[in-house]
Amino acid sequence: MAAVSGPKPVTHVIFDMDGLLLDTEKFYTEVQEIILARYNKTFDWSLKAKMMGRKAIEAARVFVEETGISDSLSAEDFLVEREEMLRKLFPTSDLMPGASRLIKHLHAKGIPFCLATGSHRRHFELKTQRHGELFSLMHHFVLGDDPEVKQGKPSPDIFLAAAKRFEGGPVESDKILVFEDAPSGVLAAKNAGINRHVALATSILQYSSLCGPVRSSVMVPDPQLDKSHHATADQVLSSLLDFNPSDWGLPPFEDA
Ligand SMILES: O=P(O)(O)OC[C@H](O)CO
Ligand SMILES: [Mg+2]
Repeated sequence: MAAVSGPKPVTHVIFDMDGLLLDTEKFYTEVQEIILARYNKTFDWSLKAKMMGRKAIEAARVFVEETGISDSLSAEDFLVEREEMLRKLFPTSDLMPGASRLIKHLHAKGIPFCLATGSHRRHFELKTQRHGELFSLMHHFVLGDDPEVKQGKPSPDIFLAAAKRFEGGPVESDKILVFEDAPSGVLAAKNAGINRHVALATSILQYSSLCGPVRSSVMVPDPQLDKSHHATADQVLSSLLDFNPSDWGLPPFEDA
């Protein structure tokens, strides 16, 4: 029988931002519903699933093409149109449940963590302006308009850059845990090698590693997202409040 070696404990964490730490996905939904209504079309979660997590221009192309309005509205004009509405909404961004508790816990325990968001800098600043103290605990940020992020999620670029910029990086893939809410983000983690494949075979847990830099992802999806998107993630939670650090070899919560 092949030797079974357990996974290494997680030592570093990468957080997504929109829809994971911040309750901002609802703003995109609201604005896109308004724009589509002008064309007598409705915005649904199958389209949402294809857009979320991506860089702005990449999501915009999906939006105008999938809805069949690209002859009337270009991706670039769509971005201009939604910008004014988003700019008013982003400064009101709230934290998702459990985000503050988890970030403060990892910081208190000396676990290095960073942010990897498809949001570009201007939006990042608007969204985080009420949460500066919490976000200042991140070791570093990789934003959607970072020069190293040639392509947005599901390309692995953003997670490869994030893994590289930790102290003493690049950190090995099998020591990194990624938190995501979006199908494109979970796929990006997988494409970066961050997926820890867990298979139940002959009543033992076997872990097979992929080559590449990172291997584990925890997905905290919106309940409206189709469950077929859950399959790529290593763990799916309803809320960050349900996260158990011990599952990943991380120090337990003091209040657990
Ligand atoms: O989910 P994030 O943080 O990568 O952000 C991506 C877009 O800005 C919103 O879907
Ligand atoms: Mg997200």
